[in-house]
Amino acid sequence: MDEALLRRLQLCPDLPTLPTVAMKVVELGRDPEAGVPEVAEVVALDPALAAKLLRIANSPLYAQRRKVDNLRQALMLLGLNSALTLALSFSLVGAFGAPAGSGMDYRRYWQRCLLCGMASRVIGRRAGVRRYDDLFLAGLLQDIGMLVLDAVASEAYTRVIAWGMEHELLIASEHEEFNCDHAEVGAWMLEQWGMPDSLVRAVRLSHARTRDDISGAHDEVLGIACITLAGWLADIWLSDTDDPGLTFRIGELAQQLLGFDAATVHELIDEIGAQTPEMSALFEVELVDPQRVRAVLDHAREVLLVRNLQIIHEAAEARLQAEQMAVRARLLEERTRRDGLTGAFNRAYLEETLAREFRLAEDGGWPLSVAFIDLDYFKKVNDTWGHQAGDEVLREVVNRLMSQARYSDVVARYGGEEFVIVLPGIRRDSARMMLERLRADVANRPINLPSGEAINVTISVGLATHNEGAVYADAETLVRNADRAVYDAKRNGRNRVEVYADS
Ligand SMILES: Nc1nc2c(ncn2[C@@H]2O[C@H](COP(=O)(O)OP(=O)(O)OP(=O)(O)O)[C@@H](O)[C@H]2O)c(=O)[nH]1
Repeated sequence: MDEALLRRLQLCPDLPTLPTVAMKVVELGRDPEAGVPEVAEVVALDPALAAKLLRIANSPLYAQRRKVDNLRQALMLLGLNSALTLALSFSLVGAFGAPAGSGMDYRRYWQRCLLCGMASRVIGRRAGVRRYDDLFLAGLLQDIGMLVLDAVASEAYTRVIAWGMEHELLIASEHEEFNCDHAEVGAWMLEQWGMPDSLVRAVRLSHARTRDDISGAHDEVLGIACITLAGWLADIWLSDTDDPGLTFRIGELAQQLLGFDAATVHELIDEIGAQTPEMSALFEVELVDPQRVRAVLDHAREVLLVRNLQIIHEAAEARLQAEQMAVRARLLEERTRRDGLTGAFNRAYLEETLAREFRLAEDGGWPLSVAFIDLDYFKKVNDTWGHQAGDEVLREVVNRLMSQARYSDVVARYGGEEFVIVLPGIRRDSARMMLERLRADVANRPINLPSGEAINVTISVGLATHNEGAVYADAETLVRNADRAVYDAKRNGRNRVEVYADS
């Protein structure tokens, strides 16, 4: 803590002091020998306190099956530790009045403290904290530093509060004014009061934002995470208007600190809302306007559950759209490579592929076969059956070429009724066999036209292979030689495969 502030605190005559009963309760808490009779004796000094303990032991919050009608039974049923915690809480709430010149709203302050205490206990039980009842006091006292700062420097603290009671803002302006925040000051005050170390630590760390900010044993870390979240939840109940930003932030923090999902946070808010009337009566502090309970719950449901689903839905939509756009982009790119009529690759893509495969074959020293395919007497098909029938024949021939080719082979339309197949890494003999199969497939199966007629067509095929016997200068020469072999096929009677004969 800042040295100057510490000195000021040490010298301040007006620091909040513990009420007598509270001091005795703290002492009892430290005494391992203290049992029910000793605690009952202290509590009995304050009849109002005794009545409250009896009432709480019979309240649904501590759900007992039996009716409890004397203080000793109440202490036993609550458990000594919880009873001490509650006794302390009862004697503290409202015990410190506003100093002269204070600008702080003390009623609101205690409302928030009580809500924090309740929320800490509710969250702690849900999170599986073993002694979750103890969290009530830690939650209740987490902002005690605000009272201390207000007592020691009312004027400055009034300036701080003028910025607003919204907690994040408050912490930031405290740092500006005092070089520390009320969590540190509160922890110091609790130390002076002789409160247990665990409580001091919980208050000191109550402004943690993630689990990593909190160190300690598992149960302690869990407890502090609950108290931290409780502070935020208390604000939901106190703000006059529904702030979706705050509710959303709570959802995020609950996830980060305790791994709670939106539905769990909503249930917690519901549970806190249900407990407020009982707590208001016990502590004689009106916590929340009953009408507001419904409104807060409805708002939380909308933000945490409905909007959460909406966001998940929107994210899924966005992902789907991105995927669809990527698919569309791929399709468009593919389309720029394809021939519109037949679906074979177009001439531009063929040139590109030939140049690339020729280079790769050069580098790798493997064969590159190229087949040139020309439909026989195609003019006659057009003349006899019409241009549309001719188109259909071209499409069907390409289908057959593609179904015979392998995935790595490129079937392209060279122009008109001429096609080229690039066969990377395929030796001449294998290429010839494959082309022979292809030729037979076209020749042996008539092509059915949509009109119902069937046409017999044949193809003439020329093959040239680079890096096998012959080595060609470039891809153009390779294609030209395959084309020359087609001439041979035509000359030799069509419906044939001819291999370019090297001189
Ligand atoms: N239906 C249709 N016909 C086309 C297309 N492109 C070119 N052709 C026709 O294909 C025919 C090619 O005829 P030719 O070059 O004389 O050769 P052929 O009749 O196949 O005779 P050979 O090659 O000697 O067996 C022409 O009639 C062109 O009009 C096209 O996209 N669709």
